[in-house]
Amino acid sequence: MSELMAYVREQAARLEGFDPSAIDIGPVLLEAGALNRVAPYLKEQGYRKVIVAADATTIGIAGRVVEQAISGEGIEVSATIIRPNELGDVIADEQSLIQLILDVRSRGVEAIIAVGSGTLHDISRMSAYATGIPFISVPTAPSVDGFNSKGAPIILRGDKQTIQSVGPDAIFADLDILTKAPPALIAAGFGDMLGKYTSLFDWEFGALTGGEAYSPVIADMTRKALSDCVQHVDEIAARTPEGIRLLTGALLESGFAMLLFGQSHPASGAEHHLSHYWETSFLRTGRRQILHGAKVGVACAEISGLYHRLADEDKLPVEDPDKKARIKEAIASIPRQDMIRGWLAKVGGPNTLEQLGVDNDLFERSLKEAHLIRLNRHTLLRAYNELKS
Ligand SMILES: NC(=O)C1=CN([C@@H]2O[C@H](COP(=O)(O)OP(=O)(O)OC[C@H]3O[C@@H](n4cnc5c(N)ncnc54)[C@H](OP(=O)(O)O)[C@@H]3O)[C@@H](O)[C@H]2O)C=CC1
Ligand SMILES: O=C(CO)COP(=O)(O)O
Repeated sequence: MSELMAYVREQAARLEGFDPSAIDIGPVLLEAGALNRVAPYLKEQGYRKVIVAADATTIGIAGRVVEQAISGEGIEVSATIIRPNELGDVIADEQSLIQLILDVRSRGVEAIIAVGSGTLHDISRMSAYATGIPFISVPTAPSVDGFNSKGAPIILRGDKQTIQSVGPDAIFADLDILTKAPPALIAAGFGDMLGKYTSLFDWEFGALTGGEAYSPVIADMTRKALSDCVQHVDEIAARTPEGIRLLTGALLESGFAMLLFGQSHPASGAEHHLSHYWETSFLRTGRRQILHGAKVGVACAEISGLYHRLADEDKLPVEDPDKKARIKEAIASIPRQDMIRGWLAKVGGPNTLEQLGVDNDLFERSLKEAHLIRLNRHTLLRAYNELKS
């Protein structure tokens, strides 16, 4: 068993009443050359017919190599290249889902091999769920923590919704490929991790003030993954093999934290709600997408600024003095926005709304309305807005 999985199983064992079958997962490889292990794994599992899901870029990066290796094992294999929308972006919406689901059904395949980054994984996990077959993860960039979660954030009728579906049966994260991913995607992965500062806070806030389910074990798991990234920001910024291994390991650990909890609370708070709001606004106004982690990183800096201001000016929308004291203490442990912007700049990602391309009008609207995207989450942003209204 890999070191990563040994750690995940150790954490799972600390959860009360946890069903170990929830992480009944095949090989989780994070190493150079992991790509070469995909085809032998499929052979060993007895698959006879599979489909590779990729986009026009990722098919060239790893898709064709995997396809040839699978065919070399005597397994029937074909590829589906998910088509971009009219703006040129591949997005996880109804059209992409139908494309893959129809190909899965018409070709009668037994598994989907997802070759790509976050979007390709969400299209694959949702299609696997809809057709009742497994999916296998082959990440091509360390850009998100969504390779191994269960939730599929997808665009349905223009809104971003997360549907609980399935996690992967196995993960083959090849460091030779991940290390060569474009710097913007690596910076986005780091931004997605920085977002855990505010998501972890919002989760605790939701538990204290909204009675949301909470797990200290899972919160600690996510905190450790975040701390691994921040402590090694220089290696990640330099994109050394060790830096990319640490970043990808942290993304996978955060993904496993979501998988163990069964929902995305540990990894997604107000910063994600702002990011989703900007994403769907860009879609509606016909603008090209910005990377998820790039948005999350900047949103995290903005939310940090807001939450610290509410604490500093004693404007926290909480009555109970004990709860208020704990919340103040938790806010004090969120790095100040300048610190977050400094880390983002170090890894070469955008660190201001302006650099991101989010104008002031959109930002102001998102601050007031983003909490409406996830009404089952009691974030501080939501409590603040509800107090004002
Ligand atoms: N399920 C979950 O829990 C989570 C899901 N997500 C979701 O993930 C999505 C974002 O994923 P993200 O990874 O940021 O972006 P995308 O998956 O949208 O990928 C952006 C583009 O990067 C390109 N690309 C990928 N790998 C490489 C590579 N090695 N070399 C060159 N180009 C490459 C691809 O090619 P091209 O040039 O064709 O564009 C791809 O389309 C969002 O929808 C977000 O909501 C995020 C976090 C968690
Ligand atoms: O992006 C995520 C974690 O990084 C998950 O987001 P949601 O909780 O909005 O589905």
